[in-house]
Amino acid sequence: MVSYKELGLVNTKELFKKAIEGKYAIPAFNFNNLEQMQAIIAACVETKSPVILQVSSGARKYANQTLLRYMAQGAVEYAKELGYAIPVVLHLDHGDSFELCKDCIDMGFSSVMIDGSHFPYEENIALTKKVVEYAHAHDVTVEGELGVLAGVEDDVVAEHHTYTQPEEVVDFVTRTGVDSLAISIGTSHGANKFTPAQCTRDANGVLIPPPLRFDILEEIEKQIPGFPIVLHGSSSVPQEYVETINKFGGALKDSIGIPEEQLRHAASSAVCKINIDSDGRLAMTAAVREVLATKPGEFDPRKYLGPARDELKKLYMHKTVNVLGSAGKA
Ligand SMILES: O=C(CO)COP(=O)(O)O
Ligand SMILES: O=C[C@H](O)COP(=O)(O)O
Ligand SMILES: [Zn+2]
Ligand SMILES: [Zn+2]
Repeated sequence: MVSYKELGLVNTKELFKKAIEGKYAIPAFNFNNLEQMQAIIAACVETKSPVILQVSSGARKYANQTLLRYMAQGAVEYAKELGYAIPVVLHLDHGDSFELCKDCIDMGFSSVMIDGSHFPYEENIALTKKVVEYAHAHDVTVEGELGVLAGVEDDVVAEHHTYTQPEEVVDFVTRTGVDSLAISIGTSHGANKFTPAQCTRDANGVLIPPPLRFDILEEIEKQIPGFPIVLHGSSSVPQEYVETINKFGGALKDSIGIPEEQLRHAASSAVCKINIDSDGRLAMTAAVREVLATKPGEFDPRKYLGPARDELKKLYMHKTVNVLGSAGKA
């Protein structure tokens, strides 16, 4: 049993309070390997942004939970070495059981998500409450979820969005005691958030997806004023990455994300954590494909993972400075 405090990590409490007051959102970036972690920390140090390092169940399986935990501990030191001690949260993304959340808390995570949104309402409440009781005894913060995002999530496929029902949120947050609430207002995971048929085209033929349901967000904010809201599935799917990937041998189709303007709007509301993973995957894949295609003689992983890391850092700096508004808040 190790407390996150011994590792130099922080929970989300203060960060969310300041983010709501200051009308910005904290970036929650997923990491699975060294290069991703380096890019996240380098970008957030350079732009002086607080950061949430997210670990999914898939990441734990891929990279080993212990290694990831030590990497997060190393990230705190790495930031200082780069010249600025930013607040770092180590967060479990989409925890699906009490045992998994407990495991993470016991090994030094400072924040966990328990995603009971796929269960019937009362089961979601009971599971979330159980995690909150254990987490709060260790000063760890908890994110719960109401509403289901369309698409694949936690190995469950939902054909349609089930939007969060504003009339449920007061009951859910008071009975569970969660510190933040993930909601469903039209975002989804992955790089194919909308089909072209759901979009309109602007004068240049660029596909414009339907807007997020900000009316639902506003209704939720009225019900629980000042309560921290989380947006999953918030990648924007930059078309330049999709084009580079496809130019150098990829076959991504109908890749459409959430326009940045809408994320800026969300960040200025009670949304104080914005989850981004797919954009980072696209940035790395574009860079790796370009190197492998244009320099066929290269076989040193540093020669393609290095440029991938550089591109990722650039992307994350853009997010903190131009989209989430978290730059300068650390
Ligand atoms: O919500 C996410 C992680 O929990 C990531 O969402 P994206 O797939 O839109 O990056
Ligand atoms: O919520 C999904 C995140 O992007 C993590 O994805 P993953 O489960 O493939 O690691
Ligand atoms: Zn969910
Ligand atoms: Zn998610």
